[in-house]
Amino acid sequence: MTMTARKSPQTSSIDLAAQLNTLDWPQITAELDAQGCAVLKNLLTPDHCRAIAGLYPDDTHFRSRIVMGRHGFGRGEYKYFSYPLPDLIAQLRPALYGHLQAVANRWNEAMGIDVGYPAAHTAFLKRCHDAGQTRPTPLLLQYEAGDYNCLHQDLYGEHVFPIQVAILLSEPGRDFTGGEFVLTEQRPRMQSRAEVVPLAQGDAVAFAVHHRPVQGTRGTYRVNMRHGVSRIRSGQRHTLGVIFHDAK
Ligand SMILES: O=C(O)CCC(=O)C(=O)O
Ligand SMILES: [Fe+2]
Repeated sequence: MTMTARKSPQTSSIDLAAQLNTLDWPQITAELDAQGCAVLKNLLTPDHCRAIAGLYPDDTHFRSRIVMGRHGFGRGEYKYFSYPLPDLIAQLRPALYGHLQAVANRWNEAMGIDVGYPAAHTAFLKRCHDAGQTRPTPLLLQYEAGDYNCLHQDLYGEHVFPIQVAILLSEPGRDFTGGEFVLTEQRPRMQSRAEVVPLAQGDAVAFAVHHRPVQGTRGTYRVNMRHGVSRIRSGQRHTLGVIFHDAK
């Protein structure tokens, strides 16, 4: 399996890395710690968003297509990219990982999970691949009016990076209505809490995949997170999902 990047859609790695560096990472980290999610404003330009969403019909980019209704996942569909990933996604994935890896290590320490994450995404992917998790997980989702994504967790094997990123490629109010990104947090022996994350086109949300630590009065406890999308009321909505572990 080759990991060389494909050349479309075109983007400069310097631009993307520079764009990531302009984000307020101390603020993003603080929000991840406090809420289990954080918005990364204007991660992609509208041109990048259109270019990525425009890949959906071209099956040469993908390893599989999932019709959500067939699996009880909701309504709508998505496709997993194949390796080599399109250039922009191949750059985005390790760059985001680099900014999130310290948070992931801190979370695991706080939860007493004896797993650390190496500084480089390639090193973490090698761990996944050595354990048989070799299939790429970045995905493109497509929803039409009436579609929705049930609350779920993107776990694909033993190796899990505890934070993932979803990027809204469509413009709310213009391309679609409804279709809000939703997170729920299940607390031990308590009722669940929901959070709706407002996103504009090109914004990303970083959020907990499965568990995250919460600081309580009597120490740290673990909460169980799920994410999904409320019903699309009209139009079409595309999302790019960036998951850092690969799949079995
Ligand atoms: O469409 C969305 O906003 C959610 C996508 C999703 O479930 C994911 O990226 O894992
Ligand atoms: Fe998901």
